[in-house]
Amino acid sequence: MIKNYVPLEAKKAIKRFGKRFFSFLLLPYVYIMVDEYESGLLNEPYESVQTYLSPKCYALANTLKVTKANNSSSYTFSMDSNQKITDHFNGAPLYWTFHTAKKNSGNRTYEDRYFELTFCKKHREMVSKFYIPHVMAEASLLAMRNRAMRLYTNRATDPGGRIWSPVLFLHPSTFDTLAIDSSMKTRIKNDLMRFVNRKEYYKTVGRAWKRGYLLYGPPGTGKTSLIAAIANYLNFDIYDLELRSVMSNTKLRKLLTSTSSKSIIVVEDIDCSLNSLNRENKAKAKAEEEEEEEEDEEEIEGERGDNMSLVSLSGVLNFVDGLWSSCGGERLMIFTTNHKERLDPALLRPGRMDLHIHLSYCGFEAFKVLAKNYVRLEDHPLMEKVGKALRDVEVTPAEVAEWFMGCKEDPDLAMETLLNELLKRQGGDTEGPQVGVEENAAMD
Ligand SMILES: Nc1ncnc2c1ncn2[C@@H]1O[C@H](COP(=O)(O)OP(=O)(O)OP(=O)(O)O)[C@@H](O)[C@H]1O
Repeated sequence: MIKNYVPLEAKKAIKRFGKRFFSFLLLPYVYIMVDEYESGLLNEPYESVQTYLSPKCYALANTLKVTKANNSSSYTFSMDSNQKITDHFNGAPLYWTFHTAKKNSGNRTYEDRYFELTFCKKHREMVSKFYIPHVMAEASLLAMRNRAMRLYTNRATDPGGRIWSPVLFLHPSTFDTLAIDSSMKTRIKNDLMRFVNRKEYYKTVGRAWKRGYLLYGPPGTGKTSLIAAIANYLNFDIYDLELRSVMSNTKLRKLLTSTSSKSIIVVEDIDCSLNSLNRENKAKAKAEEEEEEEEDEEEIEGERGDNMSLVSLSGVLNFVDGLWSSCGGERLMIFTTNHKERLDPALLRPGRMDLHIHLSYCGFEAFKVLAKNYVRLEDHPLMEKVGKALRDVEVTPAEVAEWFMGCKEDPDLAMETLLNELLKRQGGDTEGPQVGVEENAAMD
């Protein structure tokens, strides 16, 4: 009867359903959840899975979301909620589903996002030994190819309850546009390359794969521009750590341990942050600390109730180094200050700040880089006079850049304006321009 009356397509569908139903009963499945956040910290495997699935989503999913970072050459596709795609590896089907769920924390509602991987029990070993490492390796290759860098900050309260708020990082500064001495550029670039290529070395000596830079010098000499140039050179994300918004050691530890590998953690104007922190209302800090202690069981004795201070910053960094050394990713920590002499030796020691980079007033070489970038000038009859004046006058690259911006359509006028400004200032402080890189004898 069935053969005679049921159409061929329906028969096929029934057969398919029957096969699936029985295989479901006889071959139980394993489910792996990959959450976006784990105890408030960004879960790195989530990002890797998202990257890995992006090209597959485009080919396989029915409903897609598309995003494109301005500095990325490619589009990123992601599945909509409850969509499922099937991946194949070593002949085994692996099912990925994307889920979202609304959750409440206190009086805040946020969206919980996670991927679910489903596979047949018999592939359990193959998945853990080969498939997961394959996903991670593919994801890091894809990420390197299409990477849109991000700038994270802890300044504003994140609507999603995240401790770091991300935005796209689009700073145009590069080592080519930086107006600093060329020998200094080479020295920094070499140091960075040596650092990123030394994974095995850091592992062998049992230290966190981390390097610390201190950038110091007057305002407007390029400290922020250098950080952006380093991020663009290494293709690293930036975590802009605003210490004034961190009211307890527990919070600071959480922030630092939730940074991802291949990142730069920046603490700008460290002397100002720490001074004003020490003046903060202690009661406020203590109240927040107590609130967090209820949530966070892993508090360390001896640090309770401390307001943030220079010493506790150093202590927290020591603690975090221990965790970083076991998780293996590379991190660069950059501190900036206009007053190096005000910093505590506990922060300046090697291992904490391995390279001290002095950015100072505009020298002739730096000036030529600015002239080339801002008014397309490689040579000019006034160049020599400007060079001479720069030896006697303290002027920051930021000021030179401003003067050039004021007359960028007319290079002759730009040079005249600049020379006039320099001559006006002559006769003041006559200390010449200096720049320098000082190795803090850490990992050599
Ligand atoms: N060395 C430099 N090379 C190229 N541009 C520079 C340099 N220094 C300053 N500038 C220009 O001046 C502006 C301000 O510089 P930047 O913010 O990097 O200085 P800073 O030393 O970080 O200052 P602050 O200490 O006030 O934060 C930048 O937008 C950049 O255009």
